Amino acid sequence: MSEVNDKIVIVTGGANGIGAFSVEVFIENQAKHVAILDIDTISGFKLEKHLNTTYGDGKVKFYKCDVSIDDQLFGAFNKVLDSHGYIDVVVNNAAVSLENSLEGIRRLVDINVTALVMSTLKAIEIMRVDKTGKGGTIINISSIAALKQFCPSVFVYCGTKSAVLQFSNCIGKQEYFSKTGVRVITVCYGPTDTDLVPLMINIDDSINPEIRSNIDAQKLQTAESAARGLLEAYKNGASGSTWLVFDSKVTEITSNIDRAYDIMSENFTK
Ligand SMILES: NC(=O)c1ccc[n+]([C@@H]2O[C@H](COP(=O)([O-])OP(=O)(O)OC[C@H]3O[C@@H](n4cnc5c(N)ncnc54)[C@H](O)[C@@H]3O)[C@@H](O)[C@H]2O)c1
Ligand SMILES: CCCCC[C@H](O)/C=C/C=C\C/C=C\C/C=C\CCCC(=O)O
Repeated sequence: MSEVNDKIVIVTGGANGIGAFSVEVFIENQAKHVAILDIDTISGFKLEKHLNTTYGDGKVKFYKCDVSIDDQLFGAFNKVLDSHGYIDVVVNNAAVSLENSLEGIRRLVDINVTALVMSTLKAIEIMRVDKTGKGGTIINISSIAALKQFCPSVFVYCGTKSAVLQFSNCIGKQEYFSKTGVRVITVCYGPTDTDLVPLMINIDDSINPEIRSNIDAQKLQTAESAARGLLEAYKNGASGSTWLVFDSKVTEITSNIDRAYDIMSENFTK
C-alpha cells in the first residue's frame, strides 16, 4: 500500500471541481505539500488560503499555470522542485469539455491530451530511479467516456479520454515501471457534479438537446466522493492499473481493460 505521508504532490486543474477535493484529500491524509497548477487564479488563491488556514501555513501553494503551455507547465514543476527538493506524486487532472468551435476543439485536445503527455514525461524524467530520482506516482484522469461509446456525445472529449487511458496504460506497463520505478495509474470517473458537465457542448448543435437530456437524466456523484476514490486508487494501484470511480464506488477494472485489448487484438500476430 502506498502512503501519502510526507509526499510532495502536484495536482493540475486543482482549483475547482474534483481537482480541488483531490488537493484537500491529499493534505487531509498528511501529504507534506500540494501544489495546485491551474489557470483560474480566483479559485486557486481562494483554495490556497482556505486550506492553509485549515491545515497549516505552507501546506498548499497555487501556481498560475496553463498546462497547455510548456514553459508554464515545466516552469511550475521547476518551482516546486526548487522549493521542496522533490516531487513524489503528479495528478494530471486538468481538462475541458467544450467542443462547440474548431478553435475550442484544438484547445481541448491540447489540454486533455498533449499537456497530460508532457506532464507525464516531465514527471517521469524527474522521478525515475534509473536516473537521479527516487521513484513516484503519476495518476492520469480519464473517464467513463473512455469505456463506453456514447452517442450522441462530445465525441472529441470522449476521444481524448480514450487517448489518456491507452497512453497511461502503455507507459504504466510493468516492463517499463521496473526500469523507471514510477507508477502510472489511470482513474476513470463516472458522471460527477462539477462545472465540466454543463459545458459538454458539441460543434453540431443539432445533437446538443439530446446530449443535454441524456446527461440531465444521470445521477451525479459528488466531487468529494470522486476524490476519495482517487485516494484509494493511489493507495492500492499497481502501475498500469485502471480504476473506475462511479456512483461513489471504487472498482479496479484493469482485468476488463486487458480482456478488451485481448479481444480487439485477437486476430493480430505478435
Ligand atoms: N465531472 C465529471 O463528470 C467527470 C467525469 C469523468 C472524468 N472527469 C475528469 O475529471 C477531471 C476533473 O474534471 P472536473 O469535472 O473536476 O472539471 P472542472 O471543470 O470542475 O475542473 C477542471 C479544472 O481544470 C482547470 N483547467 C482547465 N484548463 C486548464 C489549463 N489549460 N491549465 C490548467 N488548468 C486548467 C480549470 O480551471 C478547473 O479548475 C477532468 O480530467 C475530467 O475530464 C470528470
Ligand atoms: C461524455 C459523455 C457524454 C455523453 C452524453 C450522451 O448523450 C449520452 C448519455 C448517456 C448516458 C449518460 C451517462 C453518462 C454521461 C454523463 C456524463 C459523463 C461525464 C463524463 C466526463 O465528464 O468525462
